[in-house]
Amino acid sequence: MTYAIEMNDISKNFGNQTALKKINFNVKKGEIFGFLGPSGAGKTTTIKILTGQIKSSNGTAKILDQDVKTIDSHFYTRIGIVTDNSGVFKQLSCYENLKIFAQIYNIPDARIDLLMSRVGLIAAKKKKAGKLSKGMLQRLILVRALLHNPELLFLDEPTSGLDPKTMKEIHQLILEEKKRGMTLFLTTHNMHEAEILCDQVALLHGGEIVECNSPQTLKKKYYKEPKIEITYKDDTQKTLNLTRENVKKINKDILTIHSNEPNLEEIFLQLTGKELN
Ligand SMILES: Nc1ncnc2c1ncn2[C@@H]1O[C@H](COP(=O)(O)OP(=O)(O)OP(=O)(O)O)[C@@H](O)[C@H]1O
Repeated sequence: MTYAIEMNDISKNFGNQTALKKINFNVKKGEIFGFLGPSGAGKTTTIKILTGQIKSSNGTAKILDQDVKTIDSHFYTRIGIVTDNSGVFKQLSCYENLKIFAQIYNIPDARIDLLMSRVGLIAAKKKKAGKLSKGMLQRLILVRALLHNPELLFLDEPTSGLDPKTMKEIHQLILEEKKRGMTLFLTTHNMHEAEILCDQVALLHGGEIVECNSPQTLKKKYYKEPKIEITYKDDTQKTLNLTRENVKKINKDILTIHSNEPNLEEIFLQLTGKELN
């Protein structure tokens, strides 16, 4: 098996509304694939189709070589899903929440402790899930999805609304799981997140993929003549093309110079005319 995910011409209509139009992409085993788009672009619908929660209107899709239309309960032992906090028992402690899932999968208690320690949740072991902060709740949901060590993990906006420190820690965890061989599919509208985590990204707009490639390739493809921003000591600023002539003009009054490379955010804007947020 080369690919963990194969999407061929997948479309999805909700009544008259088309949520996805002929989506095609493959995700190699062991890579982190980012699905990027603004609200309503079709990210969650894609995850739902790929995890067998809803059926596509047209096209075929496979995860781990299995047609998504034939996914059964046994197959869920091979994948993990991190979506919203539904399914968390608010009156139960973090540990009790995890224990329920551990029992379903026959997972030893030691693994619960190990994962809780890894995500910095061990001190909150006895705390009721309903009393957790958003970041702590997200860690709990992540641990739950990782308990059975899935081959393929789906993360729907895993860091949305989290503070920068928690976000960084979750990024670290995602990269560690990739190192252990897991394939990860994540949706986000945070382009910076996609740039630092993903091997491949698909840019989704209005249910269509407008680009699909590695962040580096996209940056090269949409590379424009480099510009330099110059700030003078008197606080005035200038943006110039980075040419020999312009560099010659630069004199010792300059305080800082840095080049402007396009980021995924700008590429998305260039392609769709829309901002991500
Ligand atoms: N069950 C449903 N019934 C009708 N329309 C739906 C349903 N689920 C999704 N849609 C529509 O399909 C489109 C894509 O929705 P989806 O939730 O996949 O977007 P998204 O990219 O995940 O957005 P967000 O970032 O806000 O979660 C939206 O226009 C949405 O209103």
